[in-house]
Amino acid sequence: MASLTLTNVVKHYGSGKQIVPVIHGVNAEIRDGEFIVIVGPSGCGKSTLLRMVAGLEEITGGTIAIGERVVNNLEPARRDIAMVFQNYALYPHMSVFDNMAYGLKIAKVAKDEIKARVDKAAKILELGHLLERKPRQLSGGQRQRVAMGRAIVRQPQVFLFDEPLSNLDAKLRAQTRIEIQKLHRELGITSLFVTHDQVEAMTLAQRMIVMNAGNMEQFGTPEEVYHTPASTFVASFIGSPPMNLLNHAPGAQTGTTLGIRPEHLDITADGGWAVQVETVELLGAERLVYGRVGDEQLIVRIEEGAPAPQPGDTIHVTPRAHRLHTFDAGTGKRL
Ligand SMILES: Nc1ncnc2c1ncn2[C@@H]1O[C@H](COP(=O)(O)OP(=O)(O)OP(=O)(O)O)[C@@H](O)[C@H]1O
Repeated sequence: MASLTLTNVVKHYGSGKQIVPVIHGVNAEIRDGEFIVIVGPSGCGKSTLLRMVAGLEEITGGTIAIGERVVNNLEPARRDIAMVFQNYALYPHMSVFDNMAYGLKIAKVAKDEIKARVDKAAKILELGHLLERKPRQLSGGQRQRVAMGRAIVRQPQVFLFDEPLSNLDAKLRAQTRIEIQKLHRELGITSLFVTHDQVEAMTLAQRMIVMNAGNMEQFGTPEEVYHTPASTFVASFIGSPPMNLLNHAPGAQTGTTLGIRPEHLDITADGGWAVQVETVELLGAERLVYGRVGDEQLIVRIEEGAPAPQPGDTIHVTPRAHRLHTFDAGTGKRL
């Protein structure tokens, strides 16, 4: 196990006039044994960052260190990492056992040591009864567990996960999330997990890196990111539905953007902000009210049992004062 330190990491693709800058200088100190999620929209550079740690992409500038070792110029096989991919990348003609054992055979690990490690990983992942099967005889979730098993047996210093759950259906994703958490509790291996799904990020991360267009917008615990988003980008990316952002909120200072989450608005008999209701969505235990304050959109979450407004109604809402966020309207940064 080891820490992972990114110092001013920069990535440009291409060369000459065709240079495409994609990572603009990322700094992050990841502690030994931490589970870190990198989250951000498509194209923000999260896979590129992960692939640079893995050694699958060259690093244009800065340094990446695993423990005390700078690995910038080390080939992937010598970095002591194991990567789990979205598409499993299993060998179709090999059994589950052989898929898990393959990397160790190549590394010339002794046969009985291989068997011991594969059996242990299979036990942790509940794959013991499937070791003789071929990948095509497994469900998607089982295949992903084999891919994780193959990473575990290598006993790496760092685990890298590249959207490993995105091929699974919603129920299986939720289950596999819990398995990954359990695995991390048992093994305590430093992990970097890439996803574009903020729910996955919030539930899995000990700390999360929120990326936007090649920049690290925030690095913090899920609580910090939810309660004190560093920018309007983070505020609107984390949380579902996203935080309301108002540039002309009643009583707000000019030049500022006011943020309030839909769950932090209370419906009151009068006073507060007058909201023209446009649509009401029922989501099982709660309702989302979509409306307008002046010319700006506002979403209000109301709990089960509260009277539901109708489209065309005017309701009054009061933001909880300690839940209000203020951002610079120009830069989007938290004030
Ligand atoms: N080989 C390449 N040459 C030029 N540009 C590239 C290359 N690979 C990736 N890019 C660009 O780098 C940016 C970051 O890509 P990357 O795959 O890291 O994003 P991502 O956040 O992982 O997105 P996604 O969630 O869609 O996989 C994108 O704008 C992409 O178009």
